[in-house]
Amino acid sequence: MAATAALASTPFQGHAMHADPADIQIDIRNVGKVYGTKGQDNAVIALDGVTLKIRRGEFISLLGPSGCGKSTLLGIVAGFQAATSGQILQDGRPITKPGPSRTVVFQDYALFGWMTVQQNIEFGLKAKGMPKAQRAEIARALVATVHLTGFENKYPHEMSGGMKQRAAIARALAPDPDILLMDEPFGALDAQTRVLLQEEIARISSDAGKTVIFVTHGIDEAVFLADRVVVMSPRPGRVREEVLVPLPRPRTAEMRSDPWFVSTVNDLWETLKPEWQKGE
Ligand SMILES: Nc1ncnc2c1ncn2[C@@H]1O[C@H](COP(=O)(O)OP(=O)(O)OP(=O)(O)O)[C@@H](O)[C@H]1O
Repeated sequence: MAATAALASTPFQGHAMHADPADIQIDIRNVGKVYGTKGQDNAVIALDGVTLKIRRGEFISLLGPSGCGKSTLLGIVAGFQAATSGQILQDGRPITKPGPSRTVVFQDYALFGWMTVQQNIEFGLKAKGMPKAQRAEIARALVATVHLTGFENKYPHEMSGGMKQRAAIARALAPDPDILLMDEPFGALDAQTRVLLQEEIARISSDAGKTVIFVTHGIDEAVFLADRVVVMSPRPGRVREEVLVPLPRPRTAEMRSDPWFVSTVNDLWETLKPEWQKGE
């Protein structure tokens, strides 16, 4: 039987529902989002009844066709925008605004161009009033984690896309968030850099024990990284299917040729191809 067919039959909340409720870090409850005025011609129903429970330390890949509401959902988890209906709880409390326990990595790096790598990483810590020596120590450790040692004093325009994204990841990790939200972070990178950074984010997030929501169009990227791939339907976005990924950690390059990996990626592609074609 096709791998995803077998796994897709797992109820999408089943994985987390069997977890101790105290283990649920992000509880997305029947979330809907309408842009514009409901009922008006210009209204866009971006999300409709999204329900998802995410465990502490879980790596979720959010996969779906363009426009299905992935970034919208991530933005609501971040606290950048409000849901039109439903709610999202973090450790039992409603998310109403951005906070340092949830940081975001964007596709376009969003680094401050006038600051060096070190200054970018220290920015949030400085804003919190952390003493200079302490924030320099944290930045030094994070620069090493993302393999940018020696580039601390470079400005974003002096670095490649991959290096900028490493710096952006270090900056997002600096406040020691519980949750890392990544919105197609490797979308602008060449294929080789992308593969390298996939391996690194898998290592970094699991070493640091972060809960991650990773938005992507890339099926192989989604499967390679995740504990669970959440597949969304075309707009209005809903959770359509989930795939539990049984590959052990650390994730290594050889796993990409594992028969389960190959057949799961193929099955997901077969499932999603008609929607991708429509969205072209
Ligand atoms: N501020 C906004 N005002 C009106 N419509 C919006 C706004 N932001 C997003 N939308 C619409 O909501 C829908 C969902 O958008 P969203 O960016 O969340 O999807 P996505 O799955 O992340 O897309 P992509 O993969 O292309 O980035 C789309 O139809 C989009 O055009």
